[in-house]
Amino acid sequence: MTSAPIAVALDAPDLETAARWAALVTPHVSTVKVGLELYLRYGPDVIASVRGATGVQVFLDLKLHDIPNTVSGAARAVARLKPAILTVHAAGGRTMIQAAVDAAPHTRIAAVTALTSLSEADLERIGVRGPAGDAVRRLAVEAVGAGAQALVCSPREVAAVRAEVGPEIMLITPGVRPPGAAAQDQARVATPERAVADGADLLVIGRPITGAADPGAAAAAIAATLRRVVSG
Ligand SMILES: O=c1ccn([C@@H]2O[C@H](COP(=O)(O)O)[C@@H](O)[C@H]2O)c(=O)[nH]1
Repeated sequence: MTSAPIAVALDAPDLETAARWAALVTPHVSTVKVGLELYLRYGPDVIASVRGATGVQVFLDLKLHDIPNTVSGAARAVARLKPAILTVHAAGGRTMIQAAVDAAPHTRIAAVTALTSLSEADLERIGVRGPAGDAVRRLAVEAVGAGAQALVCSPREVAAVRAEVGPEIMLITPGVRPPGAAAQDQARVATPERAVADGADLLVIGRPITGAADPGAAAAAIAATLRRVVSG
């Protein structure tokens, strides 16, 4: 059985919890994601801990956003950990994204377009006028032009982004919630079924899995749903 295209967000307060979640979900999913909470607390050692013996892909979600020289150095520093994916903010601009791509040639650089926690009203308040989808598409085109091999967007925009950037770019969607699950701090959300049907390649799912009584069973259930969508 092939594992489902899900990156489980290991947003845990301690390494033991993150490693336990990783062990429970890796039979069912392709990827585990390390974000700021774990990386800032434990540093590079966290990668080996969550990778375990299984060789599951590790997605390092640091959302780098700084001047190109600084991002280049940061990307080079983490490239030695061999993450499959590393995030940068698309809003950092072309030169910054290109710097990350050049500094980590064996890692897929994914550009985060507009955070899925931002509603249209939030985006308007920070000066992003018009429908969220328009801004996301603009940022996506810029990022791909700079060499990003993957994009992070909400599942609500994934069909439009796919139409804009074509089939080769990996589209990654956080803001995924199973039917009936609470959105929590996410604003632009959709179900796993919709995300995949609209063209997402990798679904980032955290709390709906890690907050479940049995994270392994929760991951298996969502993986089974995705298999049904894919097999029609
Ligand atoms: O736009 C973005 C970019 C990254 N994230 C990250 O994804 C997970 C989502 O976790 P949930 O518990 O499923 O909400 C989290 O690690 C974020 O840092 C995102 O949500 N939106």
